[in-house]
Amino acid sequence: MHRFEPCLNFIGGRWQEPKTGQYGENVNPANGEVLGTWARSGPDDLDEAVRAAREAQAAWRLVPAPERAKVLQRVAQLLRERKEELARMLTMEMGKVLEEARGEVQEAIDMADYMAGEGRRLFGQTTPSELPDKFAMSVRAPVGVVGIITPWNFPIAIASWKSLPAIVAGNAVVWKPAEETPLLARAFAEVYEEAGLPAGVLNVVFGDGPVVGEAMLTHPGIDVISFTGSTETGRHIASVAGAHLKRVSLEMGGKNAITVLADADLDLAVDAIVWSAYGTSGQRCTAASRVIVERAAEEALLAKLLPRVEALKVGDGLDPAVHVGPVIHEAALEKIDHYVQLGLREGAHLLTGGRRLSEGDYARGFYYAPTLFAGVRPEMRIAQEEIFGPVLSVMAVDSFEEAIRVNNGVRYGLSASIFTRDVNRVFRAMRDLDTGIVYVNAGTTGAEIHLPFGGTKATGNGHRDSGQAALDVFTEWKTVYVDYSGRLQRAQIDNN
Ligand SMILES: NC(=O)c1ccc[n+]([C@@H]2O[C@H](COP(=O)([O-])OP(=O)(O)OC[C@H]3O[C@@H](n4cnc5c(N)ncnc54)[C@H](O)[C@@H]3O)[C@@H](O)[C@H]2O)c1
Ligand SMILES: O=C[C@H](O)CS(=O)(=O)O
Repeated sequence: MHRFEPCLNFIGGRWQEPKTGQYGENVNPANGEVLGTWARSGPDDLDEAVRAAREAQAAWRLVPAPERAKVLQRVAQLLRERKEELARMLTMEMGKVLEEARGEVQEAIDMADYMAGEGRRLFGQTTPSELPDKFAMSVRAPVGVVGIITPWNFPIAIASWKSLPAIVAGNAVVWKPAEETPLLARAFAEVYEEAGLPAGVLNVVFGDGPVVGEAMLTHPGIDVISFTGSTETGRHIASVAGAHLKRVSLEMGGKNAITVLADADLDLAVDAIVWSAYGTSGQRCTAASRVIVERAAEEALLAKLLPRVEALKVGDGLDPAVHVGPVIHEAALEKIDHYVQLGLREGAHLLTGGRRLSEGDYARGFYYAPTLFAGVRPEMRIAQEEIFGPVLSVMAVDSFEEAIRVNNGVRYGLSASIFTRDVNRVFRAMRDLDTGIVYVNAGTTGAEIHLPFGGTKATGNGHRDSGQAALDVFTEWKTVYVDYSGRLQRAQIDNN
């Protein structure tokens, strides 16, 4: 059994006990063991972190961006050196299998490399002026103090997507990580510290969402809220922080589908479906929880898919033979089982799974059997609502047009995928799938960090993480006119 030191707050460059004196427990979902504790902070801890951030930002914004980028280069290097240690820790506290945990740490490394490059770009625009002897340009300016609120399913990748662009752009950060994954948050803060980030530029305040997170939404010292999590929490954040005129960037839930047309390479499609639906135990925002198949291919697809699902080995993600780890906690298990029972009542055909795993080694962890439903209709709740577990619903349709309608007929719009060999339908799908991300002949997961990441409808509010688009969340456009004519010139006077 591995026991870690308590996760303390990181404020103004110092590791501090919470002023509340209270701590929460960090539980390994694979076996129920307590890995350690985390500071259960209150609003006073947040106040101190925001003060430290404001003070630090006043100096940090004046550091040339290429110099700021050097810190990010060191962050990338330190993450590289600690990759295996961080990946193992991630598997222990979050549950995903080690191979995926390594992939997640690599995402943070890639993001650090990419955003370090931004230190030498942060491109603005220059454009001709209407008037002679006048120069016109726009530059990116930091916004100030950024409040970051993150979920447990990608505890370092998503934090890297938000903190790295914010910091390279000259902001300071106050970060409230998810209650379930404090170890990765502490480790990431340690990396920033060791990389030489000045005290106060990154502050971490552990705590409950409804306490510390909630206090961030109205705190006058925080200018931007960048949030990833459920649509329910995101909607609340938008209404509260929006009323305080904060910029609010939201990345929320999904109900992603893989469409398989009758001409598709079915083996390739099945590989993608298995990985997208059951990888990370279905707990990715981009996980495929629906398959939309042209009726002519339904029987052949299910014949290939079912044995692959039945062959998935469930267990502790540290075991290299395991494909599917535990889900995050008891409440998640209950939610998954609730939806499975609902699916049965709605008349879906359960082909495999559909139950908690609790015998033998499973008894102490939170395990659910990979579950496959066929005969699902688009209006059923299992085909409409985010379950966030290893549950996949297969629906048959009669045409490409119907497939697009079914794909788009949910309230979310994060990721969609289509398998076909017909180039015309590929381009129509690229145009008509109403999601922020579209894959062709690939599963619904596998985002690359140099492209925008986010979704439409109830998945987002128009902002994007990742890529250059992320800089729009963390910068203000400042437009500058320099008149070097030596006389008063006036634009917008009609001289014609
Ligand atoms: N679109 C994306 O990029 C993306 C990526 C990963 C996860 N997600 C979504 O995240 C969800 C799973 O994560 P979760 O269960 O941690 O989500 P969640 O909404 O329960 O929690 C996310 C974060 O919000 C905090 N929070 C909770 N209540 C709050 C409040 N009142 N004020 C401020 N902060 C509060 C939590 O403490 C946590 O840090 C799923 O819906 C998934 O689809 C989306
Ligand atoms: O960090 C989040 C995930 O990597 C996104 S994806 O599931 O790989 O697309």
